[in-house]
Amino acid sequence: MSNNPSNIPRSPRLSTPDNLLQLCLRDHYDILRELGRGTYGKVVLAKCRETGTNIALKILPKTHVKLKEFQREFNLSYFLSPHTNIVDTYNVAFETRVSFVFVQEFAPFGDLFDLISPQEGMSEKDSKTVMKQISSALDFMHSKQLVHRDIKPENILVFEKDFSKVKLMDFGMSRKEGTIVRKVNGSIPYTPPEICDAVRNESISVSSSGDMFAYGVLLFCMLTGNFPWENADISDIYYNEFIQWQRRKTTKIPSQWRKFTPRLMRFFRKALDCKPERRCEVKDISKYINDNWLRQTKTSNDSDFEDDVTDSDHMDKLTNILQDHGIETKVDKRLRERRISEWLLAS
Ligand SMILES: Nc1ncnc2c1ncn2[C@@H]1O[C@H](COP(=O)(O)OP(=O)(O)OP(=O)(O)O)[C@@H](O)[C@H]1O
Repeated sequence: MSNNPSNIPRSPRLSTPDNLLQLCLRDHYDILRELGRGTYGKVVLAKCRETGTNIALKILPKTHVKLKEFQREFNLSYFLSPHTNIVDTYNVAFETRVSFVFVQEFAPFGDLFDLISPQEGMSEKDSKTVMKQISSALDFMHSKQLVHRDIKPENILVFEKDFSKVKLMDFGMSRKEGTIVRKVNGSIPYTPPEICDAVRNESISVSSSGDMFAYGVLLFCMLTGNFPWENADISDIYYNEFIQWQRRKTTKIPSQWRKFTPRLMRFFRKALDCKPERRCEVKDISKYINDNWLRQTKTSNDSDFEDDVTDSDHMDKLTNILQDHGIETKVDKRLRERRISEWLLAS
């Protein structure tokens, strides 16, 4: 870390994380607007006075982020930048009196979360376009023994309106495969069950299978505009329902998964396995990319909602028939209302 005692104006481009200059933000950048806020820091759109380009500044307050943590996030982001589907981080980092700052390319269409219509989701075509690119970015990370650990739509930036260019970002939680970390945060729908199960401060070994689970949940969110569950915990009725099907305890597919084809359900069964070691790999999505993912029309044939064994539960059959005729059951109505409030709370 170094100050600039001689008062000679210095370019932020001379400052790197190993040689951190103390600069005044407004001497070098025109701050245009705030792009987003995270748990600790914020990201702003700024114009660099020296080059005239619009860039994104990630600003992390020293009160919450240690120099070592800042350097780790910056170094990882910079190291991963060469991949087409990972946000470009420039070799520019500096400190102000109160914050650490680094510079990234600006994404004109913001993050993916804002582009997923609540309760509707995105089209199958757009979802496939996004999933292919994120799979490539994650496969690149995993091949370098790195685990992202925070896969969610808020961490995917959109550079083209038709989603032909999206990039993964936010490597603040990323760690080497096998690193032992302690559980500190609560769970969100993307958190894998093995981490939901851990108690606060419990030691956890970082694994790419955690990214696989979050990637599966991400796909569900993109295609439906809903979360599949609140927590991947057996006490969550939606997760419990799914896991009963996933473990083949029942052949009946839970209602919120019925818009997907058997082929896509095969992928979900592997991606969202409760045992991390049994999950498939992110790159396996390529085996499913040319299949239909969404059922074309509603069917009145109950067996279409089952795997391969006939379920003789008459109540379930009745529920399916009602759904086929567009009649919402009480359970479904409650489920839908709950999903809506969850989605609103999250946005
Ligand atoms: N390069 C960028 N271009 C456009 N918008 C951006 C860019 N970087 C970040 N954002 C916006 O700012 C938000 C917060 O960014 P980011 O996730 O990096 O912050 P964070 O403090 O690490 O958040 P978290 O608490 O999720 O770790 C993003 O969700 C996105 O909407």
